Amino acid sequence: MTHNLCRSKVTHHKQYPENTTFVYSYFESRGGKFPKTVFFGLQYLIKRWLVGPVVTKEKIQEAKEIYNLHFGQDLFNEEGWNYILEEHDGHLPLRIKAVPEGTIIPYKNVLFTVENTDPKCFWLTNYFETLLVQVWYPMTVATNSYYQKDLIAKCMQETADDFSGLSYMLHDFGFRGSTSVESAGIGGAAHLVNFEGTDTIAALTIAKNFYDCDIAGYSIPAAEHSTITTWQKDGEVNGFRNMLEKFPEGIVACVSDSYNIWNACENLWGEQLKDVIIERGERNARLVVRPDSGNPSDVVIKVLEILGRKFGTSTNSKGYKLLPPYIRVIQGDGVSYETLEEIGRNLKRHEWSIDNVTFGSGGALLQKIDRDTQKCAYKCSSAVINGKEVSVFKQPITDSGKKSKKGRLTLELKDDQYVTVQRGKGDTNKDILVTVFENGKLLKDFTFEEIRKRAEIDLLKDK
Ligand SMILES: O=C1OCCC/C1=C\Nc1ccccc1
Repeated sequence: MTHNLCRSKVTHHKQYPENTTFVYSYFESRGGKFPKTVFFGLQYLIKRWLVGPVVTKEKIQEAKEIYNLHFGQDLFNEEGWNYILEEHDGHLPLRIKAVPEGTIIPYKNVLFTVENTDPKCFWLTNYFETLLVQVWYPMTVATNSYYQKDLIAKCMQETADDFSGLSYMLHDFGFRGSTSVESAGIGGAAHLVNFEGTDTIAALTIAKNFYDCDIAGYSIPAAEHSTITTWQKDGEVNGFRNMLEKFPEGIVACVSDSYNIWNACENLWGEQLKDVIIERGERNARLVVRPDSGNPSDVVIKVLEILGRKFGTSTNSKGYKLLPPYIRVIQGDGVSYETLEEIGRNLKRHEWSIDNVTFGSGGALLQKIDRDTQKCAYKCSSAVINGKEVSVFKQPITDSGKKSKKGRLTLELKDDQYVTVQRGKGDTNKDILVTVFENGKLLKDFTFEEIRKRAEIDLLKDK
């Protein structure tokens, strides 16, 4: 309970009407940057924080001490927590119903509901808002990553032979820019719902421990500035040559903008090391040149033009230029949903297939989002007071967009559209929400594999 160090929550048990025995709340995206949301990450929160006998004597004591110091008076609901410890053996008397992880849902639809299963624990439903709303982060990373996948797929549809490289087109560079190892793991796992390329190792642990996935992402040997610049400016070509010699097989990436990316492409890769690069091609080995500065869409084109002149190009089935298979480009600087759009347009304009390029994204992928990006909110919509169930809602005259839903909710499909039925008028047999948690037990354990399938982009949809 101490993870909800949010001041206000601790006193809420005193604020509900007398004889409140049931509080029912729901979570939704009210809209925002993207019209749909890829729902992901609730299972991590449930397994990490809610499953099992999470309420213990020690934790109650610790919380009581902290809150008494924090408020300077005894406001902590010790009786309420002791009740859970004694009556439920420390298990949380809550029911959580959620849309299956990986589902893609238009905004303003219910994504999960929370209700107390013991009438004495009405105050518990919204106690866990603070923790459960943190699902905004993995959900928004998964969504932002999904829309970049859709964007790249559209560009592949027009300029690439097929979609075979799609799952490696956007690589996670975001570990260092994350706020913590834990958030890097959570956000990194969310990106891997849509892709398979990552350098955020923490994500592999989350996918393995919370989503039953042995290995959720892959990477390749790649240089960084220090492993090139330690060869000194005049020795840059030696650093490049060393990369090719130390990694003779497979794919190797080499950051090439330490001094002069144009010179690196023209004279180092394009002349001094040209034969080694071509010879590697005979072993299906590949060099990936990484620019890392300048305006992304201009630099990508200029690097392709130089490498195209040096190594030649072919024309693919869509009529776009393609470098030989042994050399490609990765753009890992300044990549976001917005800049990808521009890079894609520029590639087409200069008749280059997007198959020549892969992308890396860091801050924009894991960090440049917040709870408002998709306007995530958790609101009470129903309660039982004096034995009578009543609808509950807010409808601020100062922002109609913040209006909340009423009564018990179901999520149903009507004519292939998701619809949230309110006021308990839904058909629980058609409810897409499934009970994932109840009284301390996880009832649904989604695997990464099925989540990836559910979140697949529709490759055939009008690209
Ligand atoms: O160049 C590359 O090729 C593909 C493999 C990854 C990679 C670079 N990784 C990276 C990670 C964190 C910050 C910057 C780069």
